[in-house]
Amino acid sequence: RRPQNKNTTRVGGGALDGGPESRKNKKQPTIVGRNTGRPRVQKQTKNYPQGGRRQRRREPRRWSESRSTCCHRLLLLLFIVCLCNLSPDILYVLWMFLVSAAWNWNVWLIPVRWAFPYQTPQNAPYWLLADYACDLIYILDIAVFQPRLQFIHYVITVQFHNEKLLTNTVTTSGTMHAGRCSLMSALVKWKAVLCFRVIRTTTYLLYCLHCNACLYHWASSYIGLGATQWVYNGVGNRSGKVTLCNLNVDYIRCYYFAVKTLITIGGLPDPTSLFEIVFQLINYFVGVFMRDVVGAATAAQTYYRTCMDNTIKYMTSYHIPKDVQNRVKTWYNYTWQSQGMLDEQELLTQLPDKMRLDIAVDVNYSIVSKMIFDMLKSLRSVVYLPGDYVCKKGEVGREMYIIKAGEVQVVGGPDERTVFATLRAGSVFGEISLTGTVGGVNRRTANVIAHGFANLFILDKKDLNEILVHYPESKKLLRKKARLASRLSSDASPDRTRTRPSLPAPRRFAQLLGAATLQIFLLHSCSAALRDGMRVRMSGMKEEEGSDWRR
Ligand SMILES: Nc1ncnc2c1ncn2[C@@H]1O[C@@H]2COP(=O)(O)O[C@H]2[C@H]1O
Repeated sequence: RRPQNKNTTRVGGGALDGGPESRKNKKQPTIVGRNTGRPRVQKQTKNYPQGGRRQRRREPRRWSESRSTCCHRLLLLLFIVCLCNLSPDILYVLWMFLVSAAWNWNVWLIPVRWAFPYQTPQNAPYWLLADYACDLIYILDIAVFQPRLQFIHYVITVQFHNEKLLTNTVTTSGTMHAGRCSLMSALVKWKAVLCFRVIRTTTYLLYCLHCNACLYHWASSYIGLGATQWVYNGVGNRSGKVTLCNLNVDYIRCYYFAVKTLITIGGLPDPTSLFEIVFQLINYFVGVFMRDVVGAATAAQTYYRTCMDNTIKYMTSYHIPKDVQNRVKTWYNYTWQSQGMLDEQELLTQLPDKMRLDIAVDVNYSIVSKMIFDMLKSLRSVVYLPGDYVCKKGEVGREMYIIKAGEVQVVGGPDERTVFATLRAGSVFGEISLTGTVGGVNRRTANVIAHGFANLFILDKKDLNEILVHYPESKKLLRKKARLASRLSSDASPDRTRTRPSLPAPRRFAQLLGAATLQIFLLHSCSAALRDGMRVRMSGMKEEEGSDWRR
């Protein structure tokens, strides 16, 4: 019997003799290669169905494959373990890195693919794969991370603007003080911020040039590569082959043109057609806009940053303690955020008095009355940081204060920590020493400390006297209040407190002042405005007692 297929044969010693062995073999026939007519002994087919020789050849490859798979799995496992061990902050930073990579991928490569023939039907799947991966990252970010981020933003904002938290941190415990420092140092990493700013600005510029290069190539292709003197001549594609190298040559040449156009270096071929002229005009406008208009629009911010950077450089070179540095940075931040400028004085000095007065009235209308608008010009605005001493007990008083925003605490007593009163927006203080009622010397009767960020108006003694000339009634009230306060302050001195502990000085003070305070308040809270604009001062907390700390 011939086998049905000449390329195959039934094998097995007694396949043809019809014996029991053949029956057994028939049940499990094995088909192997070409029939050579010779009986072939299939030694290993039972154990190794694919043939012994093949098995021997494949074995080492499989082993190496399995080894590399193992390595990959181990690496993956290691990666996952590392990720799990990372803090959420680092994970979030890594994720942001991924998101920004995806974002950059689209932002940089979409114009290029649109203008240059980088994407071909052959490599399109790879581009699309990368695009879909980026889209997936976006979707994940929008759906999972951003909602969480909003919550984090909220928490940070609340923390940052919670002045009470900062105040307590400054004034109460050392632990919290350390907390404040870490908060500040975490928020303000100036060197990193500086690097970031430089990188960001450079990237903006590079990106504008990149887009311009793409547009130029597109315009050249639209007109026809090498068709006129102005368009790109298509050097990279002269060979006719669209290779990565040729495309890069195209791109770099177009980029060179873009740089020359946008930065208006000159030496460009003259546009001939209307299309070329319009294109070139737009290029020039954008270049001028980038250089001059954006520069002018951000001048104030640049000025603020320059001031802050110079101050930080100065403090670093003189090895100013970190604590003080952080305070200065906080002041810069807060002043910039709350006012949008560092020095309002510069803004207002050019204006005539009448206009300054009008502005002052409008700006501070909520806390002033129309009674004495002529006094408004006499006031200066000052910001104090949490814990700053506005005035110290025993100093010579040269000015009084009206609280524009925030709070201050009048502190004194035997331990100099007893809070006599907390004064809020619209309150007046520091007027006692101006009247010279304490032993004939104009000395401060108590310490006054900023409780949180406090924005105060300052009225000089000279200006106050000038104002009071026109308001004799108010002058009398002021003197009366000063006498009472000075008497109470001496009541609250350590000696008196010991002999007369039953006298609650602050309460008596409040009761006795009564109506007088109201009128004084009316007088002074009406004088809220800017004479010299904003002049913001810093006062050191740690300056020695008795020194002229305001200087
Ligand atoms: N017990 C008090 N309650 C409220 N304010 C006070 C009290 N003692 C002093 N002051 C104010 O704190 C100021 C400290 O400086 P002066 O002494 O110039 O004026 C003082 C008052 O305006």
